[in-house]
Amino acid sequence: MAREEHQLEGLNFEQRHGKARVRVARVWRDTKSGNHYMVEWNVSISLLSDCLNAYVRDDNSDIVATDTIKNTVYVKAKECTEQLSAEKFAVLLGTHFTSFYKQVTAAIVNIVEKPWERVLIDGQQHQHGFQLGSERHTTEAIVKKSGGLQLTSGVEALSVLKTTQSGFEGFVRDKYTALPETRERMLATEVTASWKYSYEYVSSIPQNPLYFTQRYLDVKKVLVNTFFGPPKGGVYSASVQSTLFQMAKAVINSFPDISAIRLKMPNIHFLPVNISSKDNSIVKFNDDVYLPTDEPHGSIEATLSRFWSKM
Ligand SMILES: O=c1[nH]c(=O)c2[nH]c(=O)[nH]c2[nH]1
Repeated sequence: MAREEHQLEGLNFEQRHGKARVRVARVWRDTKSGNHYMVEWNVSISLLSDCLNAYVRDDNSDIVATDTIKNTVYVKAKECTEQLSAEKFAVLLGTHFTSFYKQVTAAIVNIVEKPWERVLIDGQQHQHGFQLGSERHTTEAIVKKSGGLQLTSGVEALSVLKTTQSGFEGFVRDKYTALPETRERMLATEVTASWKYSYEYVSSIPQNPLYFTQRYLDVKKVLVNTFFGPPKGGVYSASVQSTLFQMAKAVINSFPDISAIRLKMPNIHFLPVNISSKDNSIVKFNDDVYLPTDEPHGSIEATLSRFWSKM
């Protein structure tokens, strides 16, 4: 992790500043085809810079104002005359701040992309109409003055559910255990994933401006396909843990430039409904009627990395 650490009167001091949640939308118009392309980004930037005097001497002469940081997002968006991925834009911003300001040693840029998707009207792609999807594309670029790079991408709020082919058996049973073993239950989760790319320098990332957009779509596809299995019959899940591991492994095996992946997969419970009065059963559960819940939920997370990589 990039750090700016100082010894102050025998104490350690670390600081950073920036602007969080800068919202920008960028539209690109292809005048030939009439098609419009757009993205909406929520950008957060932290600068690591030597501006200790602002903290201890009321001297702001080294501070890049957070208002300036915000303005820069719009200037750079304007300058991007061709479509590009959130990752490329994050790297571009990080490179700007670390090369334009001598006191800035590293920039941490986070972007969350809003899932605007081109609308289909009677199966035909609309030229300039978009509707909001569900899961969000995220990225973080940490750019050092040297051109060193740590690039991660991810997905948030990817909600998936299957109505069968899931069970949970053989777990610890003791005097606190009430959960029955089962080979038939619902499996629902909201996947949060982040994966690290192996590119270590700004200069070594692929040139194609939409490379990481395509990677995002491909990683999502591998995660979803592994979760569900084939359309006919699916695939059995012995636990959220087992499915999580298979999803992580499938991503690592499919993409040579991904060196690590972290997955968070809460187990969102659908409880069997059984209702009875004192005398008789009113609703008897037969793998049909469930009580959907969102809390409490099981919390299951893990990171899978190649030997030489850390998340
Ligand atoms: O897939 C599961 N993993 C668990 O760790 C767990 N714990 C639990 O109560 N149900 C489940 N299901």
